Amino acid sequence: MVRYRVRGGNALRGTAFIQGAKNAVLPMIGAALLAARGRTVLRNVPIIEDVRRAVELAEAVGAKVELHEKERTLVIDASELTSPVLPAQIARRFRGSVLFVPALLHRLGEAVIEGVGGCNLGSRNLDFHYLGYKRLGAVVNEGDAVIHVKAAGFTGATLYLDTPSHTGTENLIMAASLARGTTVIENAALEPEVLDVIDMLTRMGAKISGGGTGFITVEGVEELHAVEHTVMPDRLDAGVFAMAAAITGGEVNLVGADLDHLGVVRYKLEQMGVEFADHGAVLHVRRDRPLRPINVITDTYPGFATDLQSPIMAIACLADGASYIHERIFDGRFALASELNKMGADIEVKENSAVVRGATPLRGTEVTAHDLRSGIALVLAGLAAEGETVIESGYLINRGHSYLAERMQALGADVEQEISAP
Ligand SMILES: CC(=O)N[C@H]1[C@@H](OP(=O)(O)OP(=O)(O)OC[C@H]2O[C@@H](n3ccc(=O)[nH]c3=O)[C@H](O)[C@@H]2O)O[C@H](CO)[C@@H](O)[C@@H]1O
Ligand SMILES: C=C(OP(=O)(O)O)C(=O)O
Repeated sequence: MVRYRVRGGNALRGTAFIQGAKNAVLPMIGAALLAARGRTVLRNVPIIEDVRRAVELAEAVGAKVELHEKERTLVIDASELTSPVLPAQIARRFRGSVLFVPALLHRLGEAVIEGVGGCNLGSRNLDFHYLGYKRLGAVVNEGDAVIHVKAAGFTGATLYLDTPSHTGTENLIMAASLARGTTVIENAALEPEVLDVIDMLTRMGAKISGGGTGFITVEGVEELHAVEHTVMPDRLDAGVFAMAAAITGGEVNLVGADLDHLGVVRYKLEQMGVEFADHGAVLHVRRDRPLRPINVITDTYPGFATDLQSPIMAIACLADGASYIHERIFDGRFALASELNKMGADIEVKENSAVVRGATPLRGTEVTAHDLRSGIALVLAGLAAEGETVIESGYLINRGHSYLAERMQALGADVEQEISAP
């Protein structure tokens, strides 16, 4: 059992190092399994629980994987994949397990999906993935518990996504990369992580054009080869550390953060009173004035990232006036509200909208992380609360943030991670 203990009141100051992106490294591990020869080297790998699960899953299908934690480097040898089964006990613990399917289909001709996990945010459908595989020539059998996909080689086709799914786009690009002929994917995702994955696949020998336009063309090739690739910085980790400065009225330097990757999040924080100064690869963030309330509508990139909706809700509690938050990506992403209300917030949720009436002082208490981002939002709330906030389960936070307590402590925060027997 992992829990975080946060004692509030310190304004954060100093330098934080932004980790590599969770949502880029997971598809890259899936992509590494497409290479039948050689070893893939991934650098700037975040040391998070999702990466540990991805390593276990890659080993379960037969890859040889070394995770060098100190060097933040993964070495993956996928020359012999032996099993098409994504076992439930690993696959159900993280969303990224779905990104192993294209490699299993190309390398073994089938994938047996015993489960797919990820944050519990309401409906998290995979129909665009399965429809895409079918249009490329696969047969999909959706049983009650297990999904079998079989493909004796893919043939290029025109595919579209009803909405620009992040992992859906990555999976269909990977499936199309080794298909016979040309595939066109319409309404593809624009997220920077998708572009980083395209960059890696391109260096592996894939022929992909149109990344970042929403309209991607993939010319299938015969084989992909192992490469070395450095994972891009995690814009969500950067957003969280910027918000930690914002909620405590602090001033931090974020090494490796890319202001452009924050999209609309940057402008919303500026409206709240946060200042950003871009010094090349170091982003300076400070807040030295009262917080103003905000209206947020989540959207796909470059809109306001849904994964930063929970953290900004925590800040909104301290803004003077009513903030309005509308969640458009997931239909169940407001579990945080009742936890913040336990800390003294005044948040009302109606369907996919929330009104946060501030400013309400926050008090530390025992609260529950219902998912990764509500967990980190509670850490932020704890940094600004009076007294001690205890957050369980810390595992969910560790799914996406590496060395959180250490990095927060380096900024002067009183944050500890406790591990105890369950
Ligand atoms: C590992 C990873 O990269 N996770 C990210 C990814 O999740 P993920 O790729 O799962 O998110 P999607 O973009 O696919 O899902 C967004 C919405 O589209 C719907 N949908 C999606 C696919 C599909 O086949 N059918 C369907 O209806 C989902 O139910 C959801 O409501 O993007 C999310 C949205 O930015 C982020 O919150 C997650 O951090
Ligand atoms: C929703 C998230 O992750 P996942 O898709 O891995 O569940 C997240 O990172 O906030």
